[in-house]
Amino acid sequence: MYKLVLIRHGESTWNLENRFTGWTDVDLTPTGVSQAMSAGKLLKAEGWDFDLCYTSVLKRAIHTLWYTLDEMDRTWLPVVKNYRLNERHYGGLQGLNKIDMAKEYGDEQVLIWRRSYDTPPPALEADDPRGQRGDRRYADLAPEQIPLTECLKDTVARVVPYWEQTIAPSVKSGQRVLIAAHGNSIRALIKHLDGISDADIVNLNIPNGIPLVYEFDDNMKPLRRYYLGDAEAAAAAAAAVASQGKA
Ligand SMILES: O=C(O)[C@@H](CO)OP(=O)(O)O
Repeated sequence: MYKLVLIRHGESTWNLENRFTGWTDVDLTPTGVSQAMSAGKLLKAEGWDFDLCYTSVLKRAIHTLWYTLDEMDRTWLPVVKNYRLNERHYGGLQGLNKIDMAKEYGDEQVLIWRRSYDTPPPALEADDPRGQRGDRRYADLAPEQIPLTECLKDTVARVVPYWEQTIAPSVKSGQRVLIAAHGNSIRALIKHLDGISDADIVNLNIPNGIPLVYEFDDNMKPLRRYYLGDAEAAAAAAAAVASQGKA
């Protein structure tokens, strides 16, 4: 049997301000730092250890990984950063307040933008300063690989090849892998791994800073997934994420 641990970053400054974030590179809040440290303490207390870590190129995930690993005395572990684990690009919603948008467009529309499988938010203009096309960290990508918006389907299309070609082979080779990523890049991976339907994925929300364990059989078929620690607290935190877009 193989195991994998996923963790969504701790609370970010824009989570606290309830703003759509996407590829905007915002930092953790003090609460986010302490969530990441708690995750590391929990992993250590339960005897988890890792050989290799993956994260996005966004600092809220990178710093979450740092603080988690620091609690485990494992900051020396190799860390591979790749944009394919970035949050879903939120297009023209990036920077806007979720409740303001729900008041203006209604809860139903905001739910579609946040959680539907194939309806993207309005796209950014290519030269919008909120976009990433001039950002040096993406210099190796063709402009069309740097999104102006994404629906979850688009995120699945960039996350799953990275899972299949890079992460899954490392898990299968026996490496103990920790991934620090984002609500919607993790939803994309879970949708793929667990074969969740386009309709049901709307109801899946990922809480900040709680380690999520996957177990796989010898052929990397997922057997089960569960949050470490208090299951009720994880469910309540996921429900709170779901409510962030309601007026
Ligand atoms: O704003 C975002 O980038 C994401 C995660 O914080 O938000 P949501 O939960 O609305 O998809």
